[in-house]
Amino acid sequence: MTTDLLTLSGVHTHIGAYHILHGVDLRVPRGQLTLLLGRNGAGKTTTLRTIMGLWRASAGRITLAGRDIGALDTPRIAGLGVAYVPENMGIFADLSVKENMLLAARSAQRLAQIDGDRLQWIFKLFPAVEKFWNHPAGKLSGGQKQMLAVARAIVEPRDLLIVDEPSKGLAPAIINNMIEAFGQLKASGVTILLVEQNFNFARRLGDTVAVMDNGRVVHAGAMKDLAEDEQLQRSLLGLAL
Ligand SMILES: Nc1ncnc2c1ncn2[C@@H]1O[C@H](COP(=O)(O)OP(=O)(O)OP(=O)(O)O)[C@@H](O)[C@H]1O
Repeated sequence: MTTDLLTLSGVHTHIGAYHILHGVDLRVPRGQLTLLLGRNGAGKTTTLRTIMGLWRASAGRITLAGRDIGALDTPRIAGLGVAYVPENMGIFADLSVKENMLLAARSAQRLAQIDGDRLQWIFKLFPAVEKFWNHPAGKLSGGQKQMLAVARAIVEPRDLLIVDEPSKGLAPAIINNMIEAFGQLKASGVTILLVEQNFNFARRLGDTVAVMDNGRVVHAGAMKDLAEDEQLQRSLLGLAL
């Protein structure tokens, strides 16, 4: 039986005067890769930000490994082993790739303090990180920046990796690298939650899928079932396909 690492039940989020999430129910099974899909403006990014405590849920419950995290602030949530890569990736363009990695390792002030085996593993997953180690991160291509952003998120061991639109703006060859890397990350035991617009990317990666519309999850199940049902895809994702 799979257990859920992360759950949201009846989560509402208001941003100022706007009521954005209208009772989100979401389950992220441990050890699986879960995709959060949906049209533009459906509430996917708001859901991720609410999980991370960047927006406060106005109602509902969020649990991580059975513990209620709804009242915790973002550093506490990160401290429980959750890494979040936002859509803008949070990279420091003027700093080198190496400095970006060092800053991401909370305890490391010097390279020697980053776990060497882990770094070699990250270099294998994302060769561009090693290749451009001493280059300014701002000079990397879009795909290389995305790889660096994920590499930063896993510089220390994590239980849950949350990434907002990892395929955005990437060329097909880079998307294949990304799929390979996420597959290996999952195999290493990390639970992954991705927001995606690109259904072809999503279907190749996802074990589980949740589709949002209008601030709610309107469909949840196995990715395989959605991938095989074109009519359901059309009705849930419409023109996003
Ligand atoms: N800071 C904000 N202030 C007001 N409204 C916001 C804010 N952020 C998001 N919204 C609104 O909340 C709704 C959900 O936005 P959200 O970014 O969560 O959607 P999304 O599913 O991630 O869409 P996209 O794929 O376009 O990023 C949208 O209608 C958006 O305009």
